[in-house]
Amino acid sequence: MSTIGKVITCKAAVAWEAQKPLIVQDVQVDPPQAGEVRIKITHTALCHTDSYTLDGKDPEGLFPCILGHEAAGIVESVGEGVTEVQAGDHVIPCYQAECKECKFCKSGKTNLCGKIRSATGVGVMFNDRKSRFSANGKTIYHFMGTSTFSEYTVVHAISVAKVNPEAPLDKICLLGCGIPTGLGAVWNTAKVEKGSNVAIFGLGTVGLAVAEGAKAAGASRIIGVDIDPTKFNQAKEFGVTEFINPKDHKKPIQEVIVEATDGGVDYSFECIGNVSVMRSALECCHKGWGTSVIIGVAASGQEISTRPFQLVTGRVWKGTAFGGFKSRSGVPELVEKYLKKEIKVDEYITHNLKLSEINDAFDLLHSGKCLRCVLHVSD
Ligand SMILES: NC(=O)C1=CN([C@@H]2O[C@H](COP(=O)(O)OP(=O)(O)OC[C@H]3O[C@@H](n4cnc5c(N)ncnc54)[C@H](O)[C@@H]3O)[C@@H](O)[C@H]2O)C=CC1
Ligand SMILES: N[C@@H](CCC(=O)N[C@@H](CSC=O)C(=O)NCC(=O)O)C(=O)O
Ligand SMILES: [Zn+2]
Ligand SMILES: [Zn+2]
Repeated sequence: MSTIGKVITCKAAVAWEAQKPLIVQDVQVDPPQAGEVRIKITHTALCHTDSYTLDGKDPEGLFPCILGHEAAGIVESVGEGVTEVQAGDHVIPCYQAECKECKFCKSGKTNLCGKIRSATGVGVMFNDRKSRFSANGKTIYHFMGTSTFSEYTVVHAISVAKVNPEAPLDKICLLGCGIPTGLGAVWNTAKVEKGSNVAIFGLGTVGLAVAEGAKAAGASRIIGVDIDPTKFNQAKEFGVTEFINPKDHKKPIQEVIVEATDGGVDYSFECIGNVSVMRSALECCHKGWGTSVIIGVAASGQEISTRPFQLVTGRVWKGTAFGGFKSRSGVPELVEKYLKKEIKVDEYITHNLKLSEINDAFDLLHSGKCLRCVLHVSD
């Protein structure tokens, strides 16, 4: 029986309150309105940003909500005026939209899109500023415009990347966030050149994707910095050439790196979300040209600081969202690269569970033993 135009009742993991386990329960998902797409989510992974919001650290965090933003699925139905995707298409929902019309999209200077951001930041859809999710009549907010911890979700059409149906959805779901972020931070934001020295702070999925991107860009030295030494062996496989554990040194870690690299690295990347490490990452850069890219998401109220002299003397401080990739155009290209074995994806998947086991997946994420856990939602 067709579900087109009807409310769908399905399972979703609802975050009713910050710092509480998710409840996997029935929710009602409204049909897509004009400019919207309803997607059957087949697979979703967990990212540390989901955990950050669930922990109550996100100033934009709203409850109750359906978290999740690293996923893949199949279009169930489309709303009025949607022509770029149709029922049956394989897609990756993107938390950064690409309308191709707004001031941001047309600028050529950024991958950020301004069209629907005011709605996605407050958990609603742009069309009527309302949510498409509810549970027994109670509204449940969207998250990051994606809400993929659900068997069905509704997203804006300008946030949907149509991908090659040959690609396995249980793998390419990872191309919705962490891997593109790390690769793109190197290729699009820093633009690392052959022969560069690079330092990576934090060797989780994002940091390892930075290493993979830096290796592909021809970096000479790729220094991995982590307080967990169990990360080091695995990191070698992604391109890290040497390791530093700040706990093994009495000096500030930036001094250790500056001494080890004849004045500092050409590029550094903060992949943790720790504002004190962000300072170290900037200050380990070479005078005159070293560039540091902030990737990690810091908690509400946290601020970065350094001596302005660090910037006066030529270091550059930058940040990146989704690695600077324009979502709808960039994600299908990354899927093709994966199919041609030009980028890793399978190697980042350390665990597979079901949607009903989502709280165990969060525990794994916090254990430090998990890169990405893929939840099999409906396959
Ligand atoms: N800007 C963006 O577009 C995106 C940002 N993120 C953010 O990137 C960050 C990293 O994400 P994941 O790799 O998934 O996280 P993760 O938690 O898997 O990795 C963090 C790593 O940092 C290490 N670490 C923790 N404290 C440290 C310290 N003081 N010094 C050195 N190492 C330390 C941990 O041992 C771990 O290996 C998170 O803040 C996440 O929210 C994630 C995706 C996109
Ligand atoms: N909501 C937070 C900031 C969260 C944040 O920085 N998100 C990143 C993506 S993290 C993915 O895992 C991002 O791309 N931000 C750009 C955006 O448009 O949201 C806060 O308010 O501080
Ligand atoms: Zn993420
Ligand atoms: Zn736009």
